[in-house]
Amino acid sequence: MSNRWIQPGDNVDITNERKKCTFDIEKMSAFIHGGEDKLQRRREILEYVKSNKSLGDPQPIEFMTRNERVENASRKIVEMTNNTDQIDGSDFFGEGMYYQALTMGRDLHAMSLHYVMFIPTLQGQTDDEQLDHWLSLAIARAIVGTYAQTELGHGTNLSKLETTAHYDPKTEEFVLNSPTITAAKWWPGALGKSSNYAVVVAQLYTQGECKGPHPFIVQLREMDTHKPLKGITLGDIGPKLGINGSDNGFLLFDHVRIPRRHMLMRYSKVLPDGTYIKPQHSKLGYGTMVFVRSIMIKDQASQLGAASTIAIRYASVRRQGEIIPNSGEVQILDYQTQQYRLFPQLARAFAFLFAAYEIRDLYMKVTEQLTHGNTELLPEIHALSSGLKSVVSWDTAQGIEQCRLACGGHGYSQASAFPEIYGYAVGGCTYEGENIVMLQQVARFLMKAAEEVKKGSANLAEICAYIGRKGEQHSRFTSVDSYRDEDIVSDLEYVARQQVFRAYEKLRKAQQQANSETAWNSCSVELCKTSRWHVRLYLVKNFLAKVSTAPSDLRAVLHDVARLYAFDIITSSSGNFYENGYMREDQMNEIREGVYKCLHRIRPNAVSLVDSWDYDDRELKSVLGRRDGNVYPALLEWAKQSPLNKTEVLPTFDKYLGPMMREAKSKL
Ligand SMILES: CCCCCCCCCCCCCCCCCC(=O)SCCNC(=O)CCNC(=O)[C@H](O)C(C)(C)COP(=O)(O)OP(=O)(O)OC[C@H]1O[C@@H](n2cnc3c(N)ncnc32)[C@H](O)[C@@H]1OP(=O)(O)O
Ligand SMILES: Cc1cc2nc3c(=O)[nH]c(=O)nc-3n(C[C@H](O)[C@H](O)[C@H](O)COP(=O)(O)OP(=O)(O)OC[C@H]3O[C@@H](n4cnc5c(N)ncnc54)[C@H](O)[C@@H]3O)c2cc1C
Repeated sequence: MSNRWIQPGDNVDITNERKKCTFDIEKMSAFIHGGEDKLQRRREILEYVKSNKSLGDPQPIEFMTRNERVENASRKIVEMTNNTDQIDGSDFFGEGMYYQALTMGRDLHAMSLHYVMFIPTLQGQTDDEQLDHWLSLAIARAIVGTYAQTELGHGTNLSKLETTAHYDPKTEEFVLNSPTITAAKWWPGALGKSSNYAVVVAQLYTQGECKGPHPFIVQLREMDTHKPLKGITLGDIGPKLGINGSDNGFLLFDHVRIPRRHMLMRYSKVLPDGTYIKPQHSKLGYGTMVFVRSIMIKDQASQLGAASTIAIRYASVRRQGEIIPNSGEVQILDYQTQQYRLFPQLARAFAFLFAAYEIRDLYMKVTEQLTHGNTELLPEIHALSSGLKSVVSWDTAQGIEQCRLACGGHGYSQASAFPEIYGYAVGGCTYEGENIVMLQQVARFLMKAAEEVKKGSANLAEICAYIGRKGEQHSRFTSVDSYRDEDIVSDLEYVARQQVFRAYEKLRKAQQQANSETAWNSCSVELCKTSRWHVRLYLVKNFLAKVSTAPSDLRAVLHDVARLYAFDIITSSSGNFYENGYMREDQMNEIREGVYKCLHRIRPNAVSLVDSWDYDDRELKSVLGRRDGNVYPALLEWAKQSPLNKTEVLPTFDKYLGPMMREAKSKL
């Protein structure tokens, strides 16, 4: 089988790995990316990005100052969006995200919020007339916008946002105001220096009543000078753990007037006389958050896939220590502990990517239904996107860190790309809803389902149908080789169901002794566990189902990866499976053996599996993970670019260390 990943001059060890591959990598790449046509488009986009020198970085961004990073990112995003004819603009999830990843890397920039939240909010929250006016301006890039919701004092609890929008029927205007310091908008991406417009979420007051948080479109800066408009104070919030090419910002309003029609009125409206028309569903205004939570799953999967690629490729070229004395140093990938550390991360990346496709499809279905005024699927997508977002971003962050540690000292260097990947991805645990908070949103959905089951209703959404099933009292398999996919699912369903009812009963008891909010708080750890099991079950089920749709010659290797994902979950929570004697110790031991078998079977294909994700060096931006495996000379080259090496002797030497040593020597 030909292998496009092998080229002359490559490291011998990585080449040998590639020669061992037992499946067709191109076919696997096509399966991973949704078909041969999609793969072909990726290659064309890559070719274009490589050919356009202006889309590149003049030096590794790790060596740039923050100001240089912001400037470099702004330059590239303008060039990138000058050339959007290179991609199919309607395929944001596929071509859009890939084009941006290749060009912008893991550094958000002046227009990330414009594309990820500002435009989607205009599309989702404006009425037809508003859409006509604003969308064309935003798409043409005549205005650049962000999404300003979070405040210094509140991000999670939206009902307590403090920015106010008082309607004045005399002038048919809203007056935006930040009555306190804690009302300052804080965090919005690209707000500090780049955006001149924002969707601002503020408490709407009309006819003397507060109607809760609503979105408004607000001009922040003068069009020509880019100076803040009167009554507006804004700026950058300073450096962060990651995404330092983005100017996340703060914003305060001092009685700023905007026209009535700057309230986004697709769902809620304020009439000229101040009459308020409420939306069909109270949370329709939260739609953009659902959109971002949905696309985040793919983004997170890509970050974990990249981390796994870097660590697995590096482990194939790094030789250290001997397994059999005097028989030569081995590739560190041969250590079982290394495989145990890395392969589950790759398995997770697959599970998350396949879930991302499902959530994309569900999101499109919900959007379609909403255009006909049907809100039926809203609770389901809210629960699924919130749950996936929480579990996936957490596991991704932990997984990236494992990959970094598995690369030893070189993993600590920014040359590895791990600090960038981690800094970027871990933000996902917080933005778009802090994970623990979002898990509790899922739990509300699950507790309602449990209540339905208790009431004897069989009318549960497919995603939580397992809660109503009776299920087996004991796990049935005898050996791991006879452990079928349906047994795995049924065992996970048992544990998830047990947890649902454990939390439900605890909550019911607590509610008899306290008000419902206090009762909820006293059960919230169990409720979060419930949500996690629900999501893990979904991920495993979806992964196994997806594998069964793979071309037959790819199924065996993918099945090993999917089983590793499931076995890893089961063995790391064995206690849950022993409860009520559901699983026996010998069965758990079989699954443990199953983990080792999967590691052993994946080992020869490990490098080819990560190659199948089709990351180009341009996207990975990692010296350790480079395709050719020639890590050591590349590390030396990378280090030479450090600004500290521009001169042989630093001026500070003559200021501090030099005089110190000279003085010390003169005294000897
Ligand atoms: C150039 C191309 C670029 C390409 C890039 C590609 C890469 C992309 C990667 C991503 C980059 C991202 C950049 C960063 C962006 C970050 C932006 C932000 O953080 S922005 C800031 C993000 N900020 C946050 O995420 C804030 C998080 N906080 C919240 O969302 C809310 O406050 C809350 C949900 C916690 C409670 O809300 P509250 O109003 O107090 O609610 P109550 O307690 O009164 O009632 C709960 C009831 O409501 C229901 N329900 C709730 N939501 C929804 C929904 N969406 N729908 C439906 N239902 C919903 C819920 O089920 C429950 O129902 P029930 O049980 O009663 O029947
Ligand atoms: C990188 C990044 C980019 C961002 N971009 C934007 C943006 O573009 N626009 C924007 O508007 N915002 C943005 N944000 C803000 C982000 O959406 C909020 O930080 C997030 O929603 C969490 O809110 P918080 O900061 O108020 O956290 P808090 O709610 O204060 O969380 C602190 C702790 O309190 C806990 N907690 C809070 N409430 C509860 C509860 N009810 N039950 C149990 N525990 C609770 C949390 O679990 C957490 O452990 C961004 C944030 C980051 C980190």
